[in-house]
Amino acid sequence: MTTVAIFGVGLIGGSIALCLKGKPDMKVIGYSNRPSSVEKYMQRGVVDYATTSMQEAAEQADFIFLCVPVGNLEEYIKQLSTFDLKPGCIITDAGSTKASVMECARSLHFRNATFIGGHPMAGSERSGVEAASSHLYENAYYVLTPDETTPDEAVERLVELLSHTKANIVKVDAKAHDEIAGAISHLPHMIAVSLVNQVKGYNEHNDLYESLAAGGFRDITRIASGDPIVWRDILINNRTVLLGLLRDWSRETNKFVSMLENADGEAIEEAFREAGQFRSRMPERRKGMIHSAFDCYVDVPDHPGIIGKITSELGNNLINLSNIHIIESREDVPGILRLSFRSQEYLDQAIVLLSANGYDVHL
Ligand SMILES: NC(=O)C1=CN([C@@H]2O[C@H](COP(=O)(O)OP(=O)(O)OC[C@H]3O[C@@H](n4cnc5c(N)ncnc54)[C@H](O)[C@@H]3O)[C@@H](O)[C@H]2O)C=CC1
Ligand SMILES: O=C(O)C(=O)Cc1ccc(O)cc1
Repeated sequence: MTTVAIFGVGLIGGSIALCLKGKPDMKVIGYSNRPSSVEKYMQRGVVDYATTSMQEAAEQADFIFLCVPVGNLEEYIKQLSTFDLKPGCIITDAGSTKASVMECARSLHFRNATFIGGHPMAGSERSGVEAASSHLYENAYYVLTPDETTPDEAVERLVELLSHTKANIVKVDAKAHDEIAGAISHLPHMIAVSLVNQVKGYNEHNDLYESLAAGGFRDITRIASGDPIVWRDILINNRTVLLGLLRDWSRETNKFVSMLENADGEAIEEAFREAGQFRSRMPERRKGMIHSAFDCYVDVPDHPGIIGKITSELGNNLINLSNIHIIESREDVPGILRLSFRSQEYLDQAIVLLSANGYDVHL
């Protein structure tokens, strides 16, 4: 029997639990400091057992996943170092930053256990166990940050357990991880939040901003809806890297300032050409850190029952919708439905099905 304890069964911990629960000889235990959360984990069937006793969960575990906000990781690692853990126990985390947690674990002496930093590089702007999914990590990258002192055998055992997530495991140096994650995830989150708040300011004087901002603006700022506590902790933890990135960002935006001041059309063209070329090298279907929205738009006449018909057609073909939104529906004006799916596969299948049934589907 392999026992896995998950501390913090939210979006990330809950998704790991769902990948493992029900596998042969596997027991998944959830820990929360809140009794109401423990009840919820059990009710939703995400874990086999849940408890508010950290020690009880930790001391029977072969693997411990710390899936709490980054700001709480160190206190948990320190607590774990005082317990009588099972010999060979592997402790890992799911935090979005890796250097400080690796440093903390290195400074402690676990008698029987090994710490290996981890970061499943997939997620969403949603949070809580309600948003957990057993498919979250499929084909995504899952970073591990062992260092020169980490026994290979421990890394191999963790990799074997993580095969249940169907993620691609990659080993990266913790400091390099924080620089890369800073540029491709943390900086974009700050940019999305700033952009939304800039427009929010204009909207206070004219609410047409909000009305006209739907569609593309909403898509590119989706990540601005991330959990405030989770993101507070990530940004503060990685602040040294992020301050450098913000300075570079400011240099990038200043290039636009001078291009506009000088009405330098050639430079604008070149900036778009250069960005387009680099962007086209990024594989489209791979699951990246910031996931694409698996959305399509369907023009629908304003017939009663049309939405039910579309959702039943999808359901009958086992295509799972994750969200549905009516963008416009007025008499004599075709409505637009935005359909969201959890994966590119579901989206592709929906496009084929709905197009074959005569709907006008666009991306
Ligand atoms: N949100 C995302 O897309 C991703 C997040 N991460 C990382 O995963 C970790 C968890 O994030 P999410 O699952 O998104 O957050 P979440 O808010 O969905 O889940 C966090 C869980 O931890 C519990 N929790 C909070 N403080 C706690 C404490 N002091 N003691 C015990 N439990 C506590 C919460 O009740 C909740 O169940 C964070 O470290 C985050 O940086 C990693 C990859 C993606
Ligand atoms: O919503 C998205 O696409 C994300 O960016 C999710 C995400 C958030 C935090 C991470 O450390 C990794 C991925």
